Amino acid sequence: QTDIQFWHAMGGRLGEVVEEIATKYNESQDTYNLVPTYKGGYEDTMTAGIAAFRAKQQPNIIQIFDAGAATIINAKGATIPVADLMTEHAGGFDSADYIEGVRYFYADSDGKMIGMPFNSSTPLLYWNKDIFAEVGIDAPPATWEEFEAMAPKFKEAGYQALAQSHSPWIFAENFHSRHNLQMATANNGYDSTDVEILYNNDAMKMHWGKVKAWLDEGYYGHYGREWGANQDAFVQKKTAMWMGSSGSFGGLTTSADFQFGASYLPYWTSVIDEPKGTFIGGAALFAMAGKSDEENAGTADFLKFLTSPEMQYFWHKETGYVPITNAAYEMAKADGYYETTPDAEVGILQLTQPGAEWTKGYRLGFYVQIREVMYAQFDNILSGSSDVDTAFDAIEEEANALLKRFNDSMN
Ligand SMILES: O=P(O)(O)OC[C@H](O)CO
Repeated sequence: QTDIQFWHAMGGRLGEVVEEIATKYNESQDTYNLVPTYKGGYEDTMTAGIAAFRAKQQPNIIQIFDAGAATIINAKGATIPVADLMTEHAGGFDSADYIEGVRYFYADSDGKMIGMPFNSSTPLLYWNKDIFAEVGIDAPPATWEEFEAMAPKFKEAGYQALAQSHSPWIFAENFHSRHNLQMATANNGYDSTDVEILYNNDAMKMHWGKVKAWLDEGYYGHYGREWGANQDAFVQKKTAMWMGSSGSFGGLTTSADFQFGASYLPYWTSVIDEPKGTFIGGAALFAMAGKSDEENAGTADFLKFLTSPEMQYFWHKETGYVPITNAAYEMAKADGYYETTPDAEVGILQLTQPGAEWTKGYRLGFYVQIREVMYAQFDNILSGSSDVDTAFDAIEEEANALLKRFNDSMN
């Protein structure tokens, strides 16, 4: 058997499901042996992959998250585009098989898919139906204006209204997509690495001024930047709503001892009348270069297995990540999954809401570091050590310096 090394960033319940998929694959054939290895979070996995590539110790497959897409797609010679790999070793590849949102995010400027979408997500608003019933509200807010009107009721009943994980992803990138706002020059970075950030705009600053006001009023819970700490506040019923990934849906069904629902990302009617879809989140799998034909054939064989409708439907049901192929989505519908579990469809419905000029995604180098800049400045806003204008001036300056450095490294 030929070993195929697969480095991933799926911890907890997600990691268990990856192991189950590996077992199913290994039992389905006896030519290849898939070896999944958890390398820590998304940032750790990406760092480990870069170091391994430099040392010529790279795995066959590596999972890279949305924020790292520009880095790996621009890293010449680091990967084999999956479109080429599958054409050579797996009998062909048709990007039209994939849902529209994922086709563009991990493709090069000519539309060729470089990464294989795997765990595709979108931010959702989760709501505790028991707390909503207790305070006499029957539906989650569709807009931030509605949120502001209902927030005092939760406070009166002793709850925070909202906590939220991953501010850059939800309250910066997807804020722009949902409101159809441009987030960077050069077509959100798709047309060139010579690009500047456009986060320093009135809508974004208005929103962050509101978040700070909600915090001060006791409507918004801020449990630091840790994903889990904010999700835990929801599970522990401190907060009536939590914004996180559709990929948390499966985990919540086991950890929450209350009825919860999933809903669309709220939007400001003061910014847009008809909200747009969100960017695809999560990560893709990249086939690393420098491997033998035999191993590449194994990588292609596993990716074919993984993207089969059956495996995608299994992954979707177990985790909440959206089905990435049209066939898997159709299979879920035909199976009646969304009739028994309608909230499980909210993620893919949000992703397939009408697109517009600025909803396709972004391609920005050193974006992982730009997110770090945002985390720091958002903390400054929430702690009161910076006002919103000062924080966004700093984000603009530091992000543009990083983007310039990335562009210089390309030329
Ligand atoms: O938690 P995930 O996997 O849905 O990913 C969320 C973001 O896209 C990560 O950058």
